[in-house]
Amino acid sequence: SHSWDYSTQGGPDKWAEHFPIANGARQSPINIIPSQAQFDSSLKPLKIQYDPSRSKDILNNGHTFQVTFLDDNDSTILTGGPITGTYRLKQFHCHWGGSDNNGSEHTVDGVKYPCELHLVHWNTKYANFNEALNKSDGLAVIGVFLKIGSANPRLQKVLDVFGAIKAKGQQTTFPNFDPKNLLPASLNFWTYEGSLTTPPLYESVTWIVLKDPISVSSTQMQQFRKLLFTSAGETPLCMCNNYRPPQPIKGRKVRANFK
Ligand SMILES: CN[C@@H]1CN(c2cccc(OC)c2)S(=O)(=O)c2sc(S(N)(=O)=O)cc21
Ligand SMILES: [Zn+2]
Repeated sequence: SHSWDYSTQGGPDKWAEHFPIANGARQSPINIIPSQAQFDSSLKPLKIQYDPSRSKDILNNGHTFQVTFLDDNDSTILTGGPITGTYRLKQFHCHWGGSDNNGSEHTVDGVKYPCELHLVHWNTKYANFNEALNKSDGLAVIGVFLKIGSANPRLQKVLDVFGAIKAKGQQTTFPNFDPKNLLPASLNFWTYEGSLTTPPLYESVTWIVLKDPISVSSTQMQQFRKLLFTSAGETPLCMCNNYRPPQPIKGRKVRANFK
């Protein structure tokens, strides 16, 4: 698959050259305008059941860090909310900025957060993650904003292993991590039909963006920015600004499960 990045030469404005769906009708992220979101009382509460023993490893894939989960049973699942059926957690990762003033992919009334966490789940009506990847109801991603405040001790568990995955392609085991500890107290959410925010930009994601952020300290954000886009031995490039900006809403409705 064609290599892409977040630079001027190969970044979001150029992705349409090799991934024409970049100009599609349900692209992500978007700017969320709370006053225009429709309260939908038929939305069920989100049901998140994660088994920490299913966390496997953490990888620097050259675009972000990714914590991958064993997904060969229904022990780590998402149900309820806007989705029907059962979706299994495959991986989580983040997007962040070069400073504390930018970094999130979704924005709220134009406000950018310094970081956004994505928990990627796939629909078990399909045989596996790769089958689900390009189906219109294939994926459900929970987006969580990170806001500058007190240091987040649960997040620190992830940051503490970044030394082992500084360069692209490096990975290390990451057992017994419960991503439920990375969620805010309230599971109030906005939801809309969108896409992967990275190539191949498949329009296969039901987005579930939590309204309340979790905290991260400025010092912790500096640790994210010590990761590298580049492989060991190459001229080091700081892994930051690995976010796609908001895309045209193109008539889509954003629903809320709260007033
Ligand atoms: C590089 N893209 C990320 C990794 N993925 C991936 C892995 C294998 C194959 C593939 O396409 C062929 C995609 S993914 O589907 O888990 C997701 S979801 C997602 S986001 N920002 O929309 O939540 C980014 C990525
Ligand atoms: Zn993402």
